[in-house]
Amino acid sequence: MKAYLGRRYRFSASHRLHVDGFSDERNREVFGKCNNPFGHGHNYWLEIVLSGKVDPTTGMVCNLVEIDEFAHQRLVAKFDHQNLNTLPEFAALVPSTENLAIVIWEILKGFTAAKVEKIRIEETPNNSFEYRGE
Ligand SMILES: Nc1nc2c(c(=O)[nH]1)N=C([C@H](O)[C@H](O)COP(=O)(O)OP(=O)(O)OP(=O)(O)O)CN2
Ligand SMILES: [Zn+2]
Repeated sequence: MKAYLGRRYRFSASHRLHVDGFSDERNREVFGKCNNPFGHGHNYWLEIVLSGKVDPTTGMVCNLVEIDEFAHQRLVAKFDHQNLNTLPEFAALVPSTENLAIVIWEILKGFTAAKVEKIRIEETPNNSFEYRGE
C-alpha cells in the first residue's frame, strides 16, 4: 500500500539575482529590485514529499526522524543564515528558487529511506516553486 508524506523545514538565507555576463542595465531590467547589490533575504519554507509502502509493523512510509535528521544536517545547516551567492553550488548559477530547488533535489539523492516525489519551496507568501527531478 503506497502512501505519501510531506514534511516542512524552514531556513533563512539571502541572495542577489545577477548574471555576471549581463551589463548592469540588463541585470536591472531582468531582475529588478532583486538585483540590488546588497542582496535581500527570505524565510524559505521547504516541503519534501516522500512516498513508499506503508510498513505493516510501524505503520509508516518513513520515520519522520530519518528525514528530519537528513534535512537538518544536509539542508537546513547548509543554507540557514547563508548568502546563497557565496555557496559553491551557486558560483556559476543564479540563486533563483528554481535553481535552489534543483540544488536541493541533488542533495536529496543521498536520502534513501523513501522515494523523494517532489519538493516545494515557498520563497515569499506569494511565490512557490515545485521540482520533481524531471
Ligand atoms: N522565476 C523567478 N522569479 C523571481 C524569483 C525566483 O526565484 N524565480 N525571485 C525573485 C526574488 O527573489 C524576490 O525576492 C521575490 O520578489 P517578489 O515576488 O517581488 O516578492 P514578494 O512576493 O514578497 O512581493 P512584493 O512585491 O515584494 O510584496 C523575483 N523573481
Ligand atoms: Zn529574493
